[in-house]
Amino acid sequence: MAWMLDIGARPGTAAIAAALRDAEPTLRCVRAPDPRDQIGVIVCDEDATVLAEALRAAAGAQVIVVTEAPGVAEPWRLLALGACDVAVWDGDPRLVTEKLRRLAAVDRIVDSPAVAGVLKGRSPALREALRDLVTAACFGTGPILITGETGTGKELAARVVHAVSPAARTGHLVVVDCTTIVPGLAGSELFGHERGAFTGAVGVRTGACAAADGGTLMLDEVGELPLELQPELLRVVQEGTYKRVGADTWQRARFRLVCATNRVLEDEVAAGRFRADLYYRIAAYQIRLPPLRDRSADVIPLFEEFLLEALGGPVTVGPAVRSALRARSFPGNLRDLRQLACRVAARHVGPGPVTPGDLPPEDRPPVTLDGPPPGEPAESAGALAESVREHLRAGHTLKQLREHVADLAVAAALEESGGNVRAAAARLGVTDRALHLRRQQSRERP
Ligand SMILES: Nc1ncnc2c1ncn2[C@@H]1O[C@H](COP(=O)(O)OP(=O)(O)OP(=O)(O)O)[C@@H](O)[C@H]1O
Repeated sequence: MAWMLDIGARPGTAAIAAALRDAEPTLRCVRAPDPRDQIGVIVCDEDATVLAEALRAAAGAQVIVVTEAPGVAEPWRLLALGACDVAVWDGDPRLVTEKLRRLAAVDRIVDSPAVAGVLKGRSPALREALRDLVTAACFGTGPILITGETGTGKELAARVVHAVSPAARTGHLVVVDCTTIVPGLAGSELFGHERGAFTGAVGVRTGACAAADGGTLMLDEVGELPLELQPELLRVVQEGTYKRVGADTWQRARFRLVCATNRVLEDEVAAGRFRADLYYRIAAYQIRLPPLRDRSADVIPLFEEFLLEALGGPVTVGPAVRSALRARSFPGNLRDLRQLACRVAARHVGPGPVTPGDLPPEDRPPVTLDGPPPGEPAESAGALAESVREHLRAGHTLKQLREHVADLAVAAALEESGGNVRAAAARLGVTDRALHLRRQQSRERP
């Protein structure tokens, strides 16, 4: 199920490791984090430096740190270094084994066709979001708010929530796009209406709440929900009751509410366009889907996946096209990538790989024909090479050089973005968290 690393120097940690092994025989004792398993336990005593090193080596895995000494390190710092939880040993192995079982259960669902077959991609940033989504869907009951830029898969995520939650067994998923709600008829769309409630209401209509009873109601672009409807939505979410337009009697409906928006709802609340009480009610769990620029590992595999869908068979992508795709920005995120794959599929012929000419002209990387031809070192490249030589003469190792260059790149990106960490991280092609960690490590370096 998971690996276990004992990095303690005292008998106490060996006793903890033995107790955990007895309680959970599938735990594999290892000398270094095992990349075959995404879940691990590190048992440690008070050497915070060794622990930080072990966490770094386990990067990407979900690691529970178990310690005898409560003051071994600031738990928040350990979480920032990559640990997923920190537990102070109290003699009961269930403290850890129950957590491990939960982590494994969530990962199994994340890897199941209901999730991995719908929201595709293996990048760490997406996986982290999917773990949060699955945890909220399967182990929580409150409304879920899915945020993220356009085209990041929010509607697909709502479908995933319904598919993996108990609501899939008791009802349907009903999707209402709040941008298409006609202001005067908004109540009717959600709550239905009585015959004669307004001009044109020739019969009784049951709305989305009734259709979603027992299942899941998704309000897409919830930031667009007319203000006058918000109190009624709040009531049905809180109390499970609503009135059809033109009716005197209350109806009952119970459903899981999933809302999606690419707006910053806190700003909408501050601007008076969204009720604060409704916001807090619908955002019991908030999941942010990462933009494609934070999921660089997904670009090529998903492009190939979309090509396969468009062409009906697998096709590889040549190296020049791969690097062009990696360098390209996708402001419309996955939607952009899918559309690009469709454009390429229309031009591609034959059994060979996708070639540069398969990219439509407007999708090709910009080229200047005036500068030095590729391969000929430009003046700045020459200066860089000389600087590297100087460092080598000074006895610096490759690791030190890499760190130095990375520090310079981080400083330059932060300067260019006016100190905006998110923009700098996007510029460097890393996550906000990775940038934060790198800055922290850089400060800690002697
Ligand atoms: N992880 C993914 N795997 C496969 N396809 C994806 C993924 N994420 C998004 N897509 C595709 O991208 C397109 C947009 O997805 P979706 O409508 O769910 O995004 P959205 O965030 O709701 O967009 P918007 O905010 O514009 O409504 C769809 O074609 C969808 O199939």
